Amino acid sequence: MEDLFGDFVIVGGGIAAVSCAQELSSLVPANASIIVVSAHALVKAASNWRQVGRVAESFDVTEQKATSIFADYPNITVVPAKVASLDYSSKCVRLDGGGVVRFKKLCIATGARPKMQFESDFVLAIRDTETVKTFQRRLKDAKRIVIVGNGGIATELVYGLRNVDIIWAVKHSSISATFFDAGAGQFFLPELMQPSHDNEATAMKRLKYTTDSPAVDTAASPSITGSALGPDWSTNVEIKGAAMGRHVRVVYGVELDAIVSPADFRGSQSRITPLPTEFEEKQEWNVYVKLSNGEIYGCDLIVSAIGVDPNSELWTDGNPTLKVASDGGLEVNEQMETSLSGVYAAGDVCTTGWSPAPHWMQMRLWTQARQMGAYAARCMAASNPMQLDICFEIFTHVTSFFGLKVILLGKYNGQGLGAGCHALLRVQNGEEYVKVLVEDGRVHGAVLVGETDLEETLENLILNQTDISHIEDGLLDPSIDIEDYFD
Ligand SMILES: Cc1cc2nc3c(=O)[nH]c(=O)nc-3n(C[C@H](O)[C@H](O)[C@H](O)COP(=O)(O)OP(=O)(O)OC[C@H]3O[C@@H](n4cnc5c(N)ncnc54)[C@H](O)[C@@H]3O)c2cc1C
Ligand SMILES: NC(=O)C1=CN([C@@H]2O[C@H](COP(=O)(O)OP(=O)(O)OC[C@H]3O[C@@H](n4cnc5c(N)ncnc54)[C@H](OP(=O)(O)O)[C@@H]3O)[C@@H](O)[C@H]2O)C=CC1
Repeated sequence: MEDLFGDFVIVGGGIAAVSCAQELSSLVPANASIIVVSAHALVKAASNWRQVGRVAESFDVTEQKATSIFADYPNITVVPAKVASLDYSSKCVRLDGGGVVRFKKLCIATGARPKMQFESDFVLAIRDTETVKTFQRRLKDAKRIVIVGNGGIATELVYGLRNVDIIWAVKHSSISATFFDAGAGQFFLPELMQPSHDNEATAMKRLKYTTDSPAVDTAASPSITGSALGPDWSTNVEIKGAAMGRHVRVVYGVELDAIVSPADFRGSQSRITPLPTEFEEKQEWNVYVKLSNGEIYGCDLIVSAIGVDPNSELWTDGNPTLKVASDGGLEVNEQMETSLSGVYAAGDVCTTGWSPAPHWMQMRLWTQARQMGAYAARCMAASNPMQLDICFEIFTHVTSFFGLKVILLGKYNGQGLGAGCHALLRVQNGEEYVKVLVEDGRVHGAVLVGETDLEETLENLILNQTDISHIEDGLLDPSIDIEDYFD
């Protein structure tokens, strides 16, 4: 392949790379060349973008061929290839299998991959369409699975799985701790214990998949996944096992201690932990897990959902001055620029290095990937430093869990708030859970589950740090229209 040159080169095919390329295309002169190098022929783009508050947003996601997503962007060229290395002194990226793409400015958006604590044929992780297909195939014959992790993926899986018994091993004393406190965890528990869920009824049908094959054989390059899944993936695909129904046991306060083969288990003096009789039993399971509290369970499959590691090594190899944060992400400044001048990063691969606004924190989420990609584009196109975008003023996350709309705002879990912080609560079993965190007469965070219609007002109260002491008692009273107070 002949050498290519782009004024702007973006590496990745996820939401961060695509939003960066689209935004750049609208900002730079028509004769400026933009090259997107993506290991996967399918890329992800946001569509049907909706403003939920001043900053909060929601959107659908489409996964399509890169060539069709960029069809209306004449200055964007797609190079379907895996980047093998960065040669910063020559200002180029080298491609796997030969070829060089030179750049004036580079944006790295290579995402992240599942963190793996144990490698075994029976341990699966979920990241992209390919890993979901593998999971579906392996799940078909499974009667019991163990899920490790207490964040987004584990929560979606435990809710969405059908016809399989589930042992859910969580590190914390309540479920879904990445997103919810113990009270909200309790609110969701009855949903979790349902024998099955009508996924058809709850599905929002927002994620649209196509079925083209990858540009690069991802099975042969296991370190490269496709773009990460996003909203509602678990309600749009059938995740069904081979058991008669589903039963869930949550084991609190544990991590995975060891994975034991059937032969080793047989040879040991260990005993499996008894389960209620409604759980299906087997003479011998594919694999056994030992939890940190000593409990042992047999299962057919283990899903590890313990977070992600940024795909940054490829970039740091040979570039010792490229700064990496303690979580493995490429550290970026307020201009989304890494420690290498002219090299930017966005999305899951990066870690923000600036002092965050009091109500914002980085989480590796779809919205932040989109916002960072678009903002990185503006920084790359600008001739002077940009003022930090308002999206970094307040953390917002619009999603759904357990079939209910969920909106998280600011320090929604009390992150970093002091002892003087207290919560206002409004709970309607099965329908609505509202928690507002107040300190010094100001709102600092909120968890809104269900159709609460409170998101815009609460987002404004957090952004403006309005004094609510005089109306605090009535703030969540459904008979009072709080918007009237602040108009
Ligand atoms: C199962 C699951 C469900 C999720 N659900 C939600 C949700 O409901 N809401 C939410 O906000 N977030 C969700 N997330 C998180 C969200 O999907 C990610 O934060 C977001 O997609 C990150 O986007 P990204 O563009 O930074 O990275 P990615 O989507 O990981 O994209 C990285 C891209 O880089 C490419 N790439 C990697 N290495 C190379 C290379 N060497 N050369 C060329 N290309 C390369 C990959 O093929 C990929 O296309 C979910 C994640 C998962 C795994
Ligand atoms: N609807 C949504 O918003 C969704 C978002 N996602 C995103 O996708 C990405 C991947 O999801 P996921 O893997 O669930 O990651 P998350 O970061 O959401 O959750 C990881 C969970 O695993 C726990 N954990 C970490 N290490 C261990 C360990 N060794 N043993 C047991 N538990 C451990 C974490 O606890 P602790 O934090 O205390 O270490 C945390 O509860 C994340 O960025 C997530 O935000 C995924 C699905 C849905």
